[in-house]
Amino acid sequence: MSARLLIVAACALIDADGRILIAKRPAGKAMAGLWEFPGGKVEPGETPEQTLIRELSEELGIVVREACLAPLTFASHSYPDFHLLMPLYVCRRWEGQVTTQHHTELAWVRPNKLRDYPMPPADEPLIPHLTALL
Ligand SMILES: Nc1nc2c([nH]c(=O)n2[C@@H]2O[C@H](COP(=O)(O)OP(=O)(O)OP(=O)(O)O)[C@@H](O)[C@H]2O)c(=O)[nH]1
Ligand SMILES: [Mg+2]
Repeated sequence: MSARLLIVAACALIDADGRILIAKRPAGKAMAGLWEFPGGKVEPGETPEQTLIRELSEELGIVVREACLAPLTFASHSYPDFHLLMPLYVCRRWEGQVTTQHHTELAWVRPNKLRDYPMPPADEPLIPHLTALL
């Protein structure tokens, strides 16, 4: 039996000091309290880039241009009820101030400190890619 495939686009925003933005998932949602990369489900008719432009506006209140989204790697992880395919982009340039519209908390973290923040299991293999990049 094959699980439902869920495509989620995620983005690591990187600031001028090489720190990465992670966000704490709100209470009441799946995996509440874990730290994630902002993003969300790719809706029908959307490209992953369009999803990220929408989600980063909804979740963080910033404007991102497609040209500023660079693919880095992806996660492929089986959860009990679905299989997650999650492209991870990086973005170093955006307009506006990052604010919490959705998450409990935001943190700017150096890649070698990401392990101090509990993340969903799908995210763990992504960390070395960010460490290598920065
Ligand atoms: N955004 C995001 N989702 C992740 C990450 N890692 C991971 O396993 N996921 C999973 O991907 C799924 C969808 O993510 P999401 O909750 O952001 O979706 P969304 O923004 O569209 O939210 P919604 O369901 O309220 O519409 C969730 O099951 C979430 O746990 C990650 O780093 N970032
Ligand atoms: Mg989301």
